Parts: sequence; C-alpha cells; structure tokens
Amino acid sequence: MFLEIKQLSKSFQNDLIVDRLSLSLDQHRTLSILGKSGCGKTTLLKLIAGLETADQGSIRVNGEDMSGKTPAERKIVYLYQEDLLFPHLSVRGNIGFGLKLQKIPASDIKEQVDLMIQRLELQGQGDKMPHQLSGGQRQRVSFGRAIITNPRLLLLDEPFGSLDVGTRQRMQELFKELTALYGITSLFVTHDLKEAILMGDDIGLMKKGSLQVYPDKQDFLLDPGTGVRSEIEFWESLLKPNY
Ligand SMILES: Nc1ncnc2c1ncn2[C@@H]1O[C@H](COP(=O)(O)OP(=O)(O)OP(=O)(O)O)[C@@H](O)[C@H]1O
Repeated sequence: MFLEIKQLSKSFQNDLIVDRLSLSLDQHRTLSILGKSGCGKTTLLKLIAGLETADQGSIRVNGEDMSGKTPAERKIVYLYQEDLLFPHLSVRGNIGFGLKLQKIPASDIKEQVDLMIQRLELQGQGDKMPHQLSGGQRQRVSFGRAIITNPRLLLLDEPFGSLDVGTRQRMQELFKELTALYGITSLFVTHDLKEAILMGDDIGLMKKGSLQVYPDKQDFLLDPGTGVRSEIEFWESLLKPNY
C-alpha cells in the first residue's frame, strides 16, 4: 500500500476529532472523502500533511514513517479552496516556484512551466499577476503549481467549492486528466456527492472522526446512509406527473 494510516487519533481540548482512523490507498489512485461539516476531514488532511501532530497512530507513505517529519520533508502537497497565490509573482512565476526551490535549471523550468500553462489552458495568461485572473483561472494556477512538483501525495480540501457549476465541471475534468498524466495519488475532500463519485476511484464517508471506505462504488451508492438514494428519490419525485 502506498498510503497506510493506522489507528490515527487527534483531540483538540478534550474533543476527539479523529478517532482511531485507519485507511490504505494504492499509488495513482484518488480517494474521495465525504462527510458533514465538522466531522474532522480537514484535520485528517492536516495530520497527513504534517500541519498538525497526531496524538496516536501512524502514517506511512511508500513504507516511510511520517512521524517527526516536517511538511516539506513529507513531499505532500495540501491544497485548499482559497489557496493563495504569491501576489507579487506572475502566473509563470507561481507555477514555477516549487521547481525553482528545487534548484532546477532555468531552461528546464521554462519548458515545464510552458507545458503546464498549455495543459491548464492558460495560454497567453502567463505574464498576468494573480489579481488580474478570474477565480477559476487562479484555481487552475494553484492546481498547476501543486502538480508540477510531482508531489507523492496530493491532498485536496474542497478545492472547487467556490467555483460556478460550469467552471467546476471543467476543473473536475482537468483534475482527472492531469492526475492521470502525472500519476498523482490523492485524497479529495468534498461536500458534493456527485463530485465525490466523479473524482474518486474509491469513496469514503467520514463520521465523527471515523472513516468508512467502501469496497466499491456500488456499495456506496446502495448504502442508505450516504444520501445517494434520497437524492435519486428527490429527482424522481420531480419527474412524476402533476408535480
Ligand atoms: N486547531 C484547532 N483547535 C481547536 N479545535 C479545532 C482545531 N481545528 C479543528 N478544530 C475542531 O475540530 C472539528 C473538526 O474540524 P475540521 O476542520 O477537521 O472539520 P471538517 O470536517 O473539515 O469540516 P468542514 O467540512 O466544515 O470544513 C471542529 O469542531 C473544529 O472546531
């Protein structure tokens, strides 16, 4: 298993937020995580990223124990909804920032950034500053900035929550394309049922600090606790005559 979490727990002021949570994920797969507000999804991602410290349990990535490692040493990228771009850097500067830190030669950075700009469909926008971009464009830049460094694990925390329906759909397609192309392994936290189903190879439901990962999507769809059935019933009721 590429990501292996065992019996992970975390409390804040005597409130148990992550409760003996275990999960495993194969490389190059995406696990969608659904769950009500406050159930501990963000805390789980922060524990994995090294932004919070667990009280108990272990996190292993590719066999390597993450305890005591800084976020940078983990080579895990945590991307959230309002992820801020560097305001003083252009699109090009933002996308290439992580590569520059890795001291990659300037000509190679240029080549990789140009390719990423094309893949993000941001041709002609490379010299713009973040404040000159739309919300969807900014989101694409932060996504590209995260992926270009080839993180071994990408943690996405409701990344498309602030986007309109059409832009969100395009971002979902782009996410699928790029994660396949770059062989990314990721956890994708979302409140949106449809998005969870579309984005995840596997789906998990988090409740009060515990996570249930479904053996396959069909099991998830058939479980009355996931809300899929009530969603279907809602749409069916609208289709009935005399509505
Ligand atoms: N640093 C902290 N100190 C104290 N309590 C915290 C801290 N971080 C999170 N919590 C609490 O832990 C609980 C879970 O928060 P978390 O952000 O993980 O939930 P979530 O499932 O991501 O919610 P949402 O879907 O609303 O983003 C909340 O009750 C929150 O108040």
